[in-house]
Amino acid sequence: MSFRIQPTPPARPNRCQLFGPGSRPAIFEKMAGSDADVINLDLEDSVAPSDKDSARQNVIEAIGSVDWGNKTLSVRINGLDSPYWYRDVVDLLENASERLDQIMIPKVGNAADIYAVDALVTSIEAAKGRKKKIAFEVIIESAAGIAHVEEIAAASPRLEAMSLGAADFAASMGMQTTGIGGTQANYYMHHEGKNYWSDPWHWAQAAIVAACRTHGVLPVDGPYGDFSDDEGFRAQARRSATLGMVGKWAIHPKQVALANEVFTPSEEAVTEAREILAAMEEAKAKGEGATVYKGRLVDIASIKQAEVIVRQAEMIAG
Ligand SMILES: CC(=O)SCCNC(=O)CCNC(=O)[C@H](O)C(C)(C)COP(=O)(O)OP(=O)(O)OC[C@H]1O[C@@H](n2cnc3c(N)ncnc32)[C@H](O)[C@@H]1OP(=O)(O)O
Ligand SMILES: O=CC(=O)O
Ligand SMILES: [Mg+2]
Repeated sequence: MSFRIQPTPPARPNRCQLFGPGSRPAIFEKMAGSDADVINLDLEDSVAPSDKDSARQNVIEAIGSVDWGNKTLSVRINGLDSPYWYRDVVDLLENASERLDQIMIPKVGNAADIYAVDALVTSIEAAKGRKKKIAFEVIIESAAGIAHVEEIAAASPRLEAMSLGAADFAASMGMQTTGIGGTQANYYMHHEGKNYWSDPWHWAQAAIVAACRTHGVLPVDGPYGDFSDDEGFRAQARRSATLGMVGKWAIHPKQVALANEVFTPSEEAVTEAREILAAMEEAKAKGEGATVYKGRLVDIASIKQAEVIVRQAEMIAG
């Protein structure tokens, strides 16, 4: 137990983060017109090295010229191990309009990585008199990132969200797969003639959720590469939602509706949560801390569980 109150993460919908390469400006309007809560314009791994400069210019222009509605608008900069990231930060902060909400920092390995970007951003914001303080989101996608996940979650008050990047994570961990997220055929137990598949992402996801919840950061599941496999996406997203993640990336527009479906609490779940709260109110009036709802125990912890679902639904409804 701790006497410290667990901080609440930013109260914004983050069910789906739609990615698109900064080198493909023709899709920016389509991204803005989508139902994603968050837009990630990418300067990193979906942009070829020869296009880095032009992608940066496309993104800076589109931040000001496209109507992004009330979406959270984020740009994924290049990693700190690249020769591009400082120019991404300088040009974005000096030239992008105040519509820019957030910078996504990929491949973070420790808290000092965030400190470095924070120092640069803070200096440019002051020099340019920017009014809106830029938020950060990070991707945990390396062995170092997951090993230092808690110090990363605590690294800056700018930090609002943290994603698991399954592709780079798998590569960094030396995992034998080229699949991006989801079920891995070789990750199974064998018992009495049958195979039982398990979830190779579970440990990393749970570690991310714990670090995020400790420090008031939104935990998010990253990409699911096979965009022709809707059921595979749903299964991955449902596992993430069950573990406490608030949303998932879409690397193709058809994944947006799937993510919104999974990360919007169903009417049934919200009704049940409200009924539990009502049952606990009745119990409290009788001086009881525990009662029975639909044949099962509910107690004071159940109030907190039910409130998670009701809060999510109310925030999404606006
Ligand atoms: C491991 C990681 O780092 S993941 C994050 C980085 N990766 C990315 O950002 C990749 C994002 N996704 C994409 O670039 C593309 O969706 C691709 C390359 C996967 C597929 O692109 P396409 O071959 O054009 O897909 P497809 O033909 O199915 O597109 C269907 C429609 O959606 C549009 N579209 C494609 N991708 C996107 C997108 N990300 N956002 C919005 N619209 C899109 C297309 O322009 C097309 O529109 P139209 O019907 O008006 O012509
Ligand atoms: O950046 C995302 C990933 O999966 O790698
Ligand atoms: Mg990556």
